[in-house]
Amino acid sequence: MGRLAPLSEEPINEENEGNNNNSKKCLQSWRNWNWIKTHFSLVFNKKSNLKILLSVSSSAQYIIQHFRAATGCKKLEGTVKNVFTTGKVAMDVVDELGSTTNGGNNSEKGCFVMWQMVPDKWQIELVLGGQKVLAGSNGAIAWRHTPWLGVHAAKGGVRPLRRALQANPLAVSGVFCGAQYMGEKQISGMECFVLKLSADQKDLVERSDNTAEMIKHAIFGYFSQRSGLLVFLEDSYLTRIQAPGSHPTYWETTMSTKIEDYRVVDGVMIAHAGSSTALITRFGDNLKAGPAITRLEESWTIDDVAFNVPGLSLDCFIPPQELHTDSVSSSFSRRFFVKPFPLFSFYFSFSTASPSPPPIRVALTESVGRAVFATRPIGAADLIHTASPAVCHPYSGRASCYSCLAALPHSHPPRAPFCSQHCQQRSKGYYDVEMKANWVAFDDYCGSRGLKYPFLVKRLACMVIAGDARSDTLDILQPANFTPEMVSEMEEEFVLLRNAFAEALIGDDRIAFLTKQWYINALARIRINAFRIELVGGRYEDLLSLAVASVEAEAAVGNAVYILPSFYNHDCDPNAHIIWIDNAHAKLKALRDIDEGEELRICYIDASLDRDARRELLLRGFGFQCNCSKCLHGD
Ligand SMILES: C[S@@+](CC[C@H](N)C(=O)[O-])C[C@H]1O[C@@H](n2cnc3c(N)ncnc32)[C@H](O)[C@@H]1O
Repeated sequence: MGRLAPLSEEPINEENEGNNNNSKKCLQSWRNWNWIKTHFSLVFNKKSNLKILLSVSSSAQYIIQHFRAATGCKKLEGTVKNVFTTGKVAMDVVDELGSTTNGGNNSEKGCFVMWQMVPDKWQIELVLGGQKVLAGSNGAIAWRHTPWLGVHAAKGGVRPLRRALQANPLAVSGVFCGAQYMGEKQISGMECFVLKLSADQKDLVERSDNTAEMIKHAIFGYFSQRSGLLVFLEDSYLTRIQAPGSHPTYWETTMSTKIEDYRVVDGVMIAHAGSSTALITRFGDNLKAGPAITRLEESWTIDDVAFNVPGLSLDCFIPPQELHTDSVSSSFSRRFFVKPFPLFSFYFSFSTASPSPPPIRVALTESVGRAVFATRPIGAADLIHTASPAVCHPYSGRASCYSCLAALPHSHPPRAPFCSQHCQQRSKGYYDVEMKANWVAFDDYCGSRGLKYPFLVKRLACMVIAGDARSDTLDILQPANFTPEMVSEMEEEFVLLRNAFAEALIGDDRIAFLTKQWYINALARIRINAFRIELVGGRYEDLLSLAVASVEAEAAVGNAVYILPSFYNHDCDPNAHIIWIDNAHAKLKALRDIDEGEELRICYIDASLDRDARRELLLRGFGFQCNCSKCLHGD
C-alpha cells in the first residue's frame, strides 16, 4: 500500500485505462468482478458467496465495487463536478484526565458547510461554540484557519477530509480504491469487511519535521457484508514530539466514527448521521504525570446534500493571503497543531483548554492493583476532573432522565423519559433498540429480587446492538470473583435478557456477542465498579468552598459505571470524593490539600460506620480486606 490517497473524485473511466496505476488496478479488478459475477450470477448477492469470492482473491477492489453498487455512486462518476453539504455537529469532552472542564456541561453545538470540487478541491466552514474554523484545499496544498492559531498549511500536501469520507460515497470509493483487504470483523453486531490504508514512509517523512515526527497513520474502513455500505471508520496516528534538549512525548490519536442513516439523494445513498469518538493519549518519559488521556465525542447530522450546484467558481478555493507569510510555524505547539487532519484542532481546542498539566496519573501498585496519584499539589476542594458514565441506568419508579439521570419536572409527559432534546438525541440508538423488545419478564424478575445491576447490563447490551458502545467497553475494569453458585444464579436473568432481544427479532448477528460469558463478565465489572448516583442539586456552590466528606444528598436515582473513576481505590479516611450535581456527569474533588505523588482515594461506603462494620461491608460488597491506614491503626 502506498501513501494515503489524496481525496480524489476523478471518475474511473472504465473504457479508458489512462496512465494511472490505481485506475488500472480498479479497472482490472472490476473486469474480474464482472467475470466472477457472471459465473456466480445466481448467488451473487448472498453474503456467504461474497466471502467465497474474497477468499478466491482477497482484493479490496471487490468490496469497493460492492460499495459503489450499493450506494449507487457509480452512476454519478464522470457527471459530478461539485458537491455541496451542510450539517450540524455536537461535540463533548467526555473524559479528561487532569483538566478542569466547564462545569459538567461540555457539549458544544455547531454547524458546517462543505464544498467539494472534483477532483481534489474542497472547502469547509465550521462554526462551533461561537468559534469559526475554515479549512480548504486547492488540490496542491491544504490549509486551515482557526481563531487560536491563525492560518496554517498542512504539511505533506492534500489528504482526505474526514467529513467528506463520512458523507460522500464518491470520496470513499476514490480513497479506498487502493486499500488493502484485512479480513472480517464484527462491528456493532454487523459482519464487516475491513479495508486498511496506511501512510507509507515517504508520506510520513513529508508530514514530519525536526520537532514532530509522524510515526504511523492508518485508516480502517468497515464495510457491512450485508448492505455493502461503509458503516465504521477508524483513523489512528502516532506522533513523536521532541523539542530540542527535551525528552520525547508521544501523541496517539484514534478516531472511531460510526456512519449511519443512509438516505437516497439523486439516486445515491448518502450517510446522514453518525458519531465519532476521539481518544487522545499523551505519554513519554518527560511526562512524570504518566499517560494523559482525553476522550471526546461528536455526533453529526447532514441537513442537505446537492450535486452540481451551478456557479461554484475556482475562486472559492484560493488559499488565504496570510498563508504566504505564515506558512512556517514558529512555536513548538503551532508546529504540532498543523499535523492532524484539517479541523482536528477543533478537538484539540477542547483538550488543551485547560492551562494546567494533568494533575493525576494511573499507575500499578504492589498492594492494590492500579491506583490514581496526584502529579502536582492539589488544593482542598479543587475539582480534579470530571467524568461521564460509560453506562448508567435510572432506578425504576424515579422521575429521572433515562439518559443522564437528571430529575424530570413533575409536569413531564410520562412517555418522554428524557430531560432534553440533547439527551433524547444521543440516546436514540440504544433507546430504539430497547423499545423494540418486551421487557416485562426480565424487569419483573430483577425488580422482584431487588437486582439493580442487570439493568446496567441490559443498557450496555442495547448500546452495543445500536453501535453506541463496544461489547468490551468494561473489560479494562477490575472484575469481581463470582463463585459457581453465584454464576448459576445469574443464568435465569441472562436467558430472559437474551430472549427479549431474540423475540424482538433483533438479528442473530447483532446479538452474537450476548453470550452467558459476556453477561457474567459485564456483571463482574459492574459489581466492583458501579456507583450509586445521589444528586446534590443546587448545593454545589456551597460544596465548592466547603470540602466536606459526607454530603447529604437526595435518595439515589440510579447506578453508573465510569472508566477513570473506577481506578480510584478506597480509603476509610479519603482525600477525594466523587459527587453528582444535577445528573450522572461526575466530579472528582479534593477533600483536603494533596501532595504531589500522593495516592488519591475515595470512600466506597459510609465512612461513619465503625471499623468492624466497614470491613465487613467492604469484604462482602467488594471482596477486599481494606488496607487503609485508618483500618490498619484499628480506628
Ligand atoms: C474500583 S477498583 C479500584 C481500582 C483497582 N485497584 C484496579 O486495579 O482496577 C476496587 C478494587 O481495588 C482494590 N482496592 C481498593 N481499595 C482498596 C483498599 N483500601 N484495600 C485493599 N484493596 C483495595 C480491591 O481489589 C477492590 O476490589
